[in-house]
Amino acid sequence: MKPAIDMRKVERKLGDRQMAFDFSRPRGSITAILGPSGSGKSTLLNLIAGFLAPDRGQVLIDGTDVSHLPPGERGVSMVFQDNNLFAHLDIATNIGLGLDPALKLDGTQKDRVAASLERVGLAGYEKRLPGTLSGGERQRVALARAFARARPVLLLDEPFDGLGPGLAADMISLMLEIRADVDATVMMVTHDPREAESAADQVLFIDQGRIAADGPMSGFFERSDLPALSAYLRGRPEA
Ligand SMILES: Nc1ncnc2c1ncn2[C@@H]1O[C@H](COP(=O)(O)OP(=O)(O)OP(=O)(O)O)[C@@H](O)[C@H]1O
Repeated sequence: MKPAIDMRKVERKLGDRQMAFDFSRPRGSITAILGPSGSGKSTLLNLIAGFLAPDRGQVLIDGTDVSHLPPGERGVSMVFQDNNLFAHLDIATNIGLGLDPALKLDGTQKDRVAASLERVGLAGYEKRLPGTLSGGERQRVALARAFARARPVLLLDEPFDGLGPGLAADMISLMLEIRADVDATVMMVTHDPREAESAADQVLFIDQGRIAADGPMSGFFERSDLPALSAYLRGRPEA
């Protein structure tokens, strides 16, 4: 079977940081992306989503080279750290735009908007503006939008940050449910080892713009052969 995500010798320079990614992921897998601040985790997601173009190499999704396609045509949903809701549009419209940019929603799509809000515990919030919600509630709206779109690839950039442990665990369960519904392939950036272990089956550890480790989640934090991982877990840059 073709990999769901296939990054073939992708290179991209940002500022003076040269980044290089080469890996693939099977459909239905959940990968935690770990690594120090500034190592290139968000850049990796942006390259898959199409918000950044590679200088070299190819990005394949389900076997199709999408390197030159805009984000909306890649079959990818991304939830950002700052959840990027439109401040002047109500919650239902923000989610509806994810389903149809022209907002001509049919009955089924409207039901999906309402159902996704219910799933994240925000039933009845349809007419509220983002500014009237707490940070955690806005984050849940962003998740609801990604869930409602049900795209085959779901990219999450620290999506559960600031939700508190209970709610973050609820949102992880929800993410696992959604993934099972559509057999989605998930890649999530997180700084929380427990979150990574509870959600992911695989890991990519990024260090200085490169993949320092690519393997199963299970046992990853016990590895002693990766100096960059030890430094990361101690919370200090590598000497
Ligand atoms: N537009 C840009 N111009 C120049 N440099 C950039 C740009 N965007 C990112 N960088 C640099 O590229 C590197 C990787 O950034 P990236 O946001 O991918 O890191 P990250 O691992 O997601 O970090 P964090 O955990 O802090 O969010 C950083 O050194 C950053 O300063």
